[in-house]
Amino acid sequence: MYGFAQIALALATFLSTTAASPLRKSGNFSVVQKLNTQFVRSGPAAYARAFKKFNKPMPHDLAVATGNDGSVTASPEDAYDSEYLCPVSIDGQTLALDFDTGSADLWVFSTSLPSSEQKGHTLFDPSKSTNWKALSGYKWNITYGDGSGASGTVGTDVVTVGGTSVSGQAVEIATKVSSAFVSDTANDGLLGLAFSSINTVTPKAQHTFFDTAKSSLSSPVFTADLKHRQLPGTYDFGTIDSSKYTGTITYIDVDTANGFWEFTGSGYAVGSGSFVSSSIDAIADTGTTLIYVPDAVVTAYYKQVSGASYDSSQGGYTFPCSATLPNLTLGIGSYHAVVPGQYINYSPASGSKCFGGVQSDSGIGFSIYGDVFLKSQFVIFDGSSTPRLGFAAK
Ligand SMILES: O=C(c1ccc(-c2ccco2)nc1O)N(Cc1ccccn1)C1CC1
Repeated sequence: MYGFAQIALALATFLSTTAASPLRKSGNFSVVQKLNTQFVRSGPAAYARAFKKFNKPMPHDLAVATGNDGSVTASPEDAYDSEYLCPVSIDGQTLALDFDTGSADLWVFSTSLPSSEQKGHTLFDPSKSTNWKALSGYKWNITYGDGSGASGTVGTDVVTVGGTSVSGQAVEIATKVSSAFVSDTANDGLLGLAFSSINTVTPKAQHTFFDTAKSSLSSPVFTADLKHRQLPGTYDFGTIDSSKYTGTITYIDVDTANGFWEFTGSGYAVGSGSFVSSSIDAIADTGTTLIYVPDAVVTAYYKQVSGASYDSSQGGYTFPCSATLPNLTLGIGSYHAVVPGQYINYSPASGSKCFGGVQSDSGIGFSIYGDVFLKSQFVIFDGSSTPRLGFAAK
């Protein structure tokens, strides 16, 4: 049975061959077609071409099958999900980048680093890129909350994430990186997804990949579906895949003044305890591993964990690895987002003690809902003219 695709393709082929053929005097003509033996047959590709040719939105699974949607895998870097890395290609050179909704610089390990700092990393080499355009005199320098940092020079290139390619994207070349980045050999750089207002490039701040791609996306959104322990998740650009969540999405307003996906949480509950209403100024940060919340929440949580205590030698709360941890519920408006207790056993600390995935936000200035929280939810980062965050169970 001839489907839409076959008809569209036949029509397109027929028009292209007849249009090129001279009309005969008699006013009617026939064209003998010649089979193109070079053409490798692919049904999905033919089907996808028809949708793209007539600018029709492609069914999601066809898009994924033919790499035409902006879906990219987010693989945990280690057994503790300390960060998630995604393949990004820059003019065909593919690196593993940490997608970070808490920062706004796209920077990469490069051949411009001292060789001692290159070891174990995939390096971007601008001299091998045909589309690289250096931005003369432009520099960047960023310091992260854990004290790590990097700096260097800037250019633009073609950047591809999942099925989405953008040209003229600012790519920040590292000429110096801190020791924490050197030793994290799974990580070849960061792709910032916060607001471009906090991009560190001087003399002119540059756009994030999302801001560059936004106008070509069918919807100005990206979603994070991060997974717990060993499983790859996905970041999608331009679509909200309804197969990735259950129930309804709860949206909450975002305050972009600090350049973060910042919102006000509505409170918390520990285990089966009653919900405590309290306004929590928080950011959704895929680049931060743990949950950092006010002391009142941290104290209430570890009060329910026998043997838990603040261990100054570890710099945070630890507890016996054998402990059964209560769930932590964090309020997003009227939606109660539940973080399973086992997600809060982050990693072994020392001896038979384990390190908590919930820690104090004191000294930061706001709370951070990092990966331990985000991987329990399906999260929509809506970059429309009034930015907002969406959360759903999954
Ligand atoms: O690491 C950062 C972070 C990201 C980007 C920038 C920055 C400086 C200039 C532009 O962006 N500065 C940060 O510090 N965390 C997480 C964090 C964790 C712990 C303590 C403080 N913070 C920002 C998202 C909140």
